[in-house]
Amino acid sequence: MAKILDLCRVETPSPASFEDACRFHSPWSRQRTNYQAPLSIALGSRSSLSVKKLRNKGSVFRVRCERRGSVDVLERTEDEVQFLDVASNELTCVMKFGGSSVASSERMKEVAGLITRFPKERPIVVLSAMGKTTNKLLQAGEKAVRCSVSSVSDLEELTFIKDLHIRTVDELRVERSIISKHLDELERLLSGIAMMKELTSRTRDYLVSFGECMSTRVFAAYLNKIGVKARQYDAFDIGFITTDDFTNADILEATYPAVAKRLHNDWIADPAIPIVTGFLGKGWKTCAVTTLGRGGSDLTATTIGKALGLREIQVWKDVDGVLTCDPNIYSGATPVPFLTFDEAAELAYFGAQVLHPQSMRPAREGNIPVRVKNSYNPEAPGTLITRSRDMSEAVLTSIVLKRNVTMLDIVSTRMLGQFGFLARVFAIFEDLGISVDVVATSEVSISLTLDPSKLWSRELIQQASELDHVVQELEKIAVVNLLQHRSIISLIGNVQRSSLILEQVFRVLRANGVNVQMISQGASKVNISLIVNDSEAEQCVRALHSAFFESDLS
Ligand SMILES: Nc1ncnc2c1ncn2[C@@H]1O[C@H](COP(=O)(O)OP(=O)(O)O)[C@@H](O)[C@H]1O
Ligand SMILES: N[C@@H](CC(=O)OP(=O)(O)O)C(=O)O
Repeated sequence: MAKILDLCRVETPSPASFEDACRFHSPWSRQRTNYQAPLSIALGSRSSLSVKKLRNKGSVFRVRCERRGSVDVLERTEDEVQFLDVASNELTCVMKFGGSSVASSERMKEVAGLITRFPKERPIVVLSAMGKTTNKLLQAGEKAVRCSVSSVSDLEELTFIKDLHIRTVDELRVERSIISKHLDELERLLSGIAMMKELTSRTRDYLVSFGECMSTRVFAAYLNKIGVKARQYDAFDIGFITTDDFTNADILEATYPAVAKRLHNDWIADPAIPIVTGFLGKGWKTCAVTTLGRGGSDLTATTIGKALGLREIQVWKDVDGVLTCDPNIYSGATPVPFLTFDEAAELAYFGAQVLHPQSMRPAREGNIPVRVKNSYNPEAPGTLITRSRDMSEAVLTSIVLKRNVTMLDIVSTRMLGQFGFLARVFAIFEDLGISVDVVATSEVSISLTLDPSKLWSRELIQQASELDHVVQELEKIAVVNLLQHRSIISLIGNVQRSSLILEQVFRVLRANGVNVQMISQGASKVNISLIVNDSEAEQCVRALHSAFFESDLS
């Protein structure tokens, strides 16, 4: 049965010009959603459409579609049409697609289908680099430092990136010129790295930015080719202002009004779906390209959502939502239907790769729901993340593992009852600019773990001397024991029921012969963290998953 799903944006009651002004969706049109193109294109040759203002019925608009004898009629009052017209002026949601969702031309076609499948949405699309492009760019940079300028063109990672992007534009039948300048510049940059024998974190950010700059150009060109008007944006050109912490930059407040103004004004002046590079920004002092940390496109999406006060932020992945644990550790992990911003933030911070650690902040501040969906399985309901949810039945939501954590046991050399010990310890970390993850204290001792991502970004882990420096400073006031190769297992859930959770945890760990080396209950009241040896961690997660999610806990 032919069916008209919507009629909106009627600018004139005159039937002659009416057709060009209608925006509508029909399941049998060749291009499922038609953004203000003439309806004759959208319908294809074997359909007929008529649009009328029925004067004898007051101000009622009627659209009648006919195809092979099957007819559908939709009527709207003038008020309804005007309401839809006003609403159609606004962008409605963000749709972010990660690398796995845009890994090939086939995937890009499916993503285009997903975008046009929701005719009432006017999305802002945020894209990551295609597939594993970011990793390949980083590897190419590392190799370029060690190779001669003349052999840069033979680097297998460069060849891989070139082949992937050229194959994609060819298969999508868009112009190669869309990316050829970037590919040439990428090769020149790698030659520069080979010449200088140096890869600074600033250059590294510029290097990886090629991934997102190319994926967005290819995708925008493809949308335009299939008749869906789109406009490409580099985030660093539209107001994403960050700190100058290359490889791990923070978004600055000035970003919100700047991005909102640019995207909104362009949309009003000439509506076209914005296709924005994820992950990238511009350092406020250096004006150089920065990146938001690995997986940073999620943060780009939530920042845009908050900037424009949109209705929803959709984060499309290759899994059916946030799962009860990392599916790479346990394949029986199942989707979590609802989460609060606090739960999702803890989960991301404590290592669940599925969301960027900082990405919940803008969504929480703007109170904008985040929906995690699977681009490979769009029918799956996914995970909805909101400010609050019904916790009456909740015990545990998800189990997260953070590996390769460094732990410090710090025992005061002074006597019991001395004050200021904690303050002195944390002053040392502040001076060294190192952030701490999990803390447990008594009056004379502190156990804590160091945030591995911050350590990595500062390259402290490779420079063992830096870690020794931390220990030397602490040894001025305490006896210090440095313990490496530890894991944090974070239990995200309803900490109001911590006795029930801990009873179960200790029963499981005892049965598995695992000794917990430190335990901490976060102030956020959604997280209990346990520290165990790296070698025992995965086995613990599997055992805990089976106890909490595969048996009746009540
Ligand atoms: N708790 C979890 N729930 C869902 N996915 C998880 C979880 N922990 C780790 N992952 C991993 O995160 C991946 C999705 O995140 P990511 O690779 O960053 O997606 P994208 O590149 O599409 O943005 C999944 O394929 C899965 O392997
Ligand atoms: N391409 C970047 C940014 C990103 O967010 O990627 P993804 O959405 O595929 O995790 C990275 O690999 O880190």
